[in-house]
Formats: sequence, C-alpha cells, structure tokens
Amino acid sequence: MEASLEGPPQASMSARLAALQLHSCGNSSSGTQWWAERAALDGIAVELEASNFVVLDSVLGASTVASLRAEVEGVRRAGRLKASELGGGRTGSNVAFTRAEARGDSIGWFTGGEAALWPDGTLARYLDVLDGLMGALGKRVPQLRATTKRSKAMIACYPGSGARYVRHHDNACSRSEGEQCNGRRLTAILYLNEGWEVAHGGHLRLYPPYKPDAAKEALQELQAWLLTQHDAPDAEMVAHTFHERLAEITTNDDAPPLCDVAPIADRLILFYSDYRVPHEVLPAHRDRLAVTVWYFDEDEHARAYKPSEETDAYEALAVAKQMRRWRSDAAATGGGSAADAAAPRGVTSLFGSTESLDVPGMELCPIPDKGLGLIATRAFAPGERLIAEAPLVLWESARGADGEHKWSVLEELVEALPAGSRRAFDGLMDKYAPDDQFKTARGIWNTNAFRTEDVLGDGKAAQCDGVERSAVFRVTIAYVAGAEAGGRASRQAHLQAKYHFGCVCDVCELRGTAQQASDDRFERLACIHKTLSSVPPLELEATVAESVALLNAEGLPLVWAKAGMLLVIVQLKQSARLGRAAHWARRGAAAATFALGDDSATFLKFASLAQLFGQAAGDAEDDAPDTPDDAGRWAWLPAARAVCAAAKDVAAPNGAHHGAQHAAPNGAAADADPAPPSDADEPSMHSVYVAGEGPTILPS
Ligand SMILES: O=C(O)CCC(=O)C(=O)O
Ligand SMILES: [Fe+2]
Repeated sequence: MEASLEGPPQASMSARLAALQLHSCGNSSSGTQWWAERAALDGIAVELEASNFVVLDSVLGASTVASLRAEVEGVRRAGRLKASELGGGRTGSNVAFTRAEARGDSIGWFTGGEAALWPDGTLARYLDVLDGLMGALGKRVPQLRATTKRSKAMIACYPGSGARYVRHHDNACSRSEGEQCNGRRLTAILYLNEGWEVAHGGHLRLYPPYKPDAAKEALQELQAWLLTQHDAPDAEMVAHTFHERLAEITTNDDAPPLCDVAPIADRLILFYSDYRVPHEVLPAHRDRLAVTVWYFDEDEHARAYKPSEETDAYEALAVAKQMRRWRSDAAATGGGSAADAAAPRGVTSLFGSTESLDVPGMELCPIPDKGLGLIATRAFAPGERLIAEAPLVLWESARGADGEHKWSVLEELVEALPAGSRRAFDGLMDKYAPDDQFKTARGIWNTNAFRTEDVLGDGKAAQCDGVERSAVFRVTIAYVAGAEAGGRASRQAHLQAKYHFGCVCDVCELRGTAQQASDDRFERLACIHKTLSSVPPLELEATVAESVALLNAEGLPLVWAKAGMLLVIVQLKQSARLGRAAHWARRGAAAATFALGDDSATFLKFASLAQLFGQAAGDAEDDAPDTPDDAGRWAWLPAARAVCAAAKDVAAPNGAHHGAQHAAPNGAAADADPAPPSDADEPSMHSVYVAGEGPTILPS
C-alpha cells in the first residue's frame, strides 16, 4: 500500500502477488495468465481469506482488456445502460428506486451471448476466464466451495460528473444468516479505465468489517432456541416475530476507511459480498467503466429467492391466528354484525359511521380546519392503548415478486373486498393522486397502511397530545416516536422533511429549562437505543432500567424499551438465569398489554418467553422482583398512576378530593411530584374526567 496525504492508503496488488507475477512464465498472448499458476492461486486464496479482499493487476493483458472496453463502449453507445436502482428487502426486488445522489451509475446486465452487442465475444471470454479463477479458488477456500452459480455480468458506467455509490455492502448478511441474505458470496469487479489518475477520483473505498453485532447474534441464538421448543405453545410463532427486533438494532458502522482502490484498467478486485466488506465508490470525475459479477452461495441463494414459503407462511400463520382471536372475542361478547366479526374486542370500525363511535372514552367530532378528529372524554394514561381496529385489507408485500406483480396482488385483494369495506377503502386518502383523479390501491396503501399490530412499535403511537383550551383532549398520532426519536430539533426536522409540518404538542412546545430537560432525556434515550448492542452484559439491566425511567419521566409508553427488554432477557438466558429472564419477560408483557393490548404480537412474544422461562426455572430465587412495587412499576408509569389514582380517589364514594392534578400527558407531568407507586393502588381505567385549563378531575 502506498501512503497518501489525505484519506486512507491506496491499495494495489500486494508485493507478494506482484513478485509472483514478475516471475511467472505464463503470458497472456499464449492464453495462460500469470495468476493461473499454482503458487499464485495459493497466494490469492490466502490473501482473500486473511483480508476479505484481494487485488489482482494485469489480469487479462492490455490488448484483451482494450477490446473488452471497446465492446463495452459500444453497448453504452447503443443505449443499453440504464440508471441503476437501489433495492430494498432481501432480494432487492421489493422496493426499487433511483437516487442518483446515492448511486449514480448506469448499468446493464449481460450474459455475453448477446451476439449483436458483443460481436467479438469479449465479455463471454472474460466470464470464462473468471469462472476458471473461481473454480480454482473454490478448491482452496472452504467458504467458496459452494459458489457454483453467478450473476450475469453487470456493466456499470459512473459518469464523470461526480457519480458515486454511497457506502453499502452487497449482501446484508452475517455468516449466511439473517432475513436479508441474498445469496451473494463474492463480488468480482474488473475495471476498464486506461490512463486513470488519482485526480479522476472514483476509487473503490473499502471499510473494515461491520462489527458482528453482539445483540443481533444473541437474538438470533434465542430465535434458534425457540424453534427447538416444540412443546411450548407459540414458541415457533414467537421465534418468527423476531425479525423486526433484529432489524431495529442498528449496526455500528462508524469505522474509518481501510483503503482506496483505483479503478485502473485490467485490475480485478475480489471481495466477500457480506458484512465483511462495506464499500463505496467515491465521486468519479471521468467516466468510469467496470464489469461486476457476483458469485452466489448455492444454498443461501436458493433460500433468498424462495423465501415466501417459510417466512411468509409464519407471517400468514400469525395473521390468521390474530384474526381467529378477534373473531372468537367478537363471538364471545355477542359481537355485532358479520362485518364486525373480524374486529377486535371493544372496537368498532371508524368507517361508515360518522355519528357514533363505540369506543369508550372517545368521540368523533369535527375539528376546525382539520376535518374529523377523535376527542377523548376520559383520562388516558400516557402510553395506554386507545383504539384497535381490524384491518380492511391484509397484504404482505410479496417478496421476490417483481414490482408490478406485487401491486397487482394488492389490487386483487381490494377488488375482492365486501362492498362496505371497499367503500371504506376507497374513502381513504391517496396522497399520490389529486382528489379529482382516480385513486389507486397502491396510493391508498402507501398513504394509510400500518403494519398489522404494534402500530406503536413501528413508530406511530396514538396518544393524547395534551390539554386544549376547548376543554377536551385531542387524540392524535405521534409521527416520530420510539426510543430513537431524539431531541426536539431532530424531531421537528424529521417531521418537516417527511410530513411537511411542525409539531405543536406539549413536549415540542416546552421552553427554557423544561425543554432542555426534555431534550436531554430524549437524547439520552436515543443514545441508549443506538448503543444498546455494545452495552456490557453486566450493565445491560441497569441501562434498560434507565431508559424505562427516562420514558417514564417523559410520559412515554414503556413498551418503547422493548428492544432493550428483549436483549436483557436474551442475556439472562445466556447466563442461565431463567427465573430472572422470566421476570423481565413479564415486565415486557405488562408494558405491552398496557400499550398495545394482549392481542398484540409484542405481548405474545413476551408472554411466551415468560411462560417458557418460568417453567424452565421453576421457583428460582432469581425470580423475585427487585422491590415490592416493582411489578406495578413495569406495567404502569408513576406519572400516569398519579393521574389515575387521583381520578379514582375522586370517583370513589369515600375518596378525598386531592385537588386538580396538573399532570398533562406527554411529559409535563415530570415536573409534578408523582405519587409513589404502590401495588394496592391499582389505577382505574374508567374514571371520567374532562380537561379544563389544566385537567380537572370530575367525580363521575
Ligand atoms: O464499481 C465498483 O467499484 C463498486 C460498485 C459496487 O459497489 C456495486 O455495484 O455494488
Ligand atoms: Fe457494491
């Protein structure tokens, strides 16, 4: 490697391989390449295994690479390269979008057999050579043994106007495990740029491996263990609800770059496609051409492109189970019409009726300038589940299906809706179609769909937004939520950028020291969330308890700490402290019941873990709560308890009136002195109060 003044060192072929090249007796005109000799192949294998990448120069020979380049230029002139798309989801085909500022190349995929495009057959010949090299490496590198398949060749041109490709890895996968594995094992890029100079930029910048995420690995282990618990009810299904939590834990990727590789003609770089080699293409100031091929691991590739059978079956199972629950609850409560049969307990569809809404504690009312809104007519504790609705359409975006097919599946589902539900669906907003135009199922979906269950866990929480002078609470949705929301400035910026509005909720309207204190809490929460996976095991319980205390002080739902709670459980299980793991699982279940309901996936997950570990642990002494009121604390927020306990006092026939409690939801309560929680003091969820200047608690 050469030193460079700025940035990481420039990487070129290693001295060892260069020496082998120099002493090679092969030459490209006779068709034998220097690297095809045994000693060179051994050296390449060793280097790839040691460094995760290897750079080879003079791979084809100057004249061969020049003719390949000439044909590639022809393909480009023929207009066969198109702006590249960025892909989401496991196979990249669920979501596709172009964003030149993130990825600015134009690409095309070719077998080399397209006779009109490759009259001299240069691409096919190169692919033969590369396959030969891979075959030889497969015999030397155990993890390349099953890389028997490859992609077509991707011809990529980065225009010299500064085109780049931001940091990424080609396979979001760790050791061939995880939901996002796409089967790519090795990336092989041949550069075609003669006379490339440092000033032309366009280097391939390599980064050190993403740190294998301890938290993710621990969760994967728990997931795998759950799958072995055949006798335990729900264990299998719970295992399959873990992927959202796994995705939620972010990977630490702040590491400085390792080296830059100049894209010079006849240079081949091979690197592992997964988490081991994050990379980016720096802005190119001259048109930059490359041929990229991905070699696949056979098994992983088969799994990636046939995922719907396994994963989707479990997701379908979860949904079916949920629907059954709702139906039997509806039947048990003598529940309503056929249309309501699928509705969760205590819930009526909001659609179809604007006059009446059968949700205790809420009314549907016109709100000036805002259309219809929900008004709370009783006290809600921060974080309490307000409403649940049966979905109109349940649709899991078909993985692996191409974009258009996927949407036609949704359209079919919408077509098949009963008339009432269809009207309700069509009545929803389609922000992608102006009102006078035809609405599309896709636009309505994009504007309105939530993930089934755990709406709150996905960052949209129903909550009271504080006290209006009109003596009512407006029931609103939090658009930025979750432990990662950050301080006021970060929330406001996010809302502006994504939803084009500024928030005026109580927390955002705080000023001075109260605002500073709230910001500090939110920022600390976000920091804990971000660094959760690197918290040392012995500090994990205390750290998660801290995040719960912060949520509590902000008047936010404790269930927002669920990722942390889950990690604590995993860690306790790993240290065989099953009783205590069960104890934390019960905390998680309590928080989930309160905020999401006992028909939520999160509740199911924690409750199953509590049951499993509880059974396994028996009556271990570890199982005891930390403090006498511990259990209560985890279901409840002290601030919320203060409000509701007072409400109960007032409502109780002999209760003494404590006077107005200035405990607005959403954090203002943090300044009040919350009543110490006590288990005897269970809050009444049905006390009625109407808010005035500050919430005034009225006897019912
Ligand atoms: O062309 C390069 O150097 C890298 C391109 C790349 O990272 C990709 O296409 O995934
Ligand atoms: Fe890449």
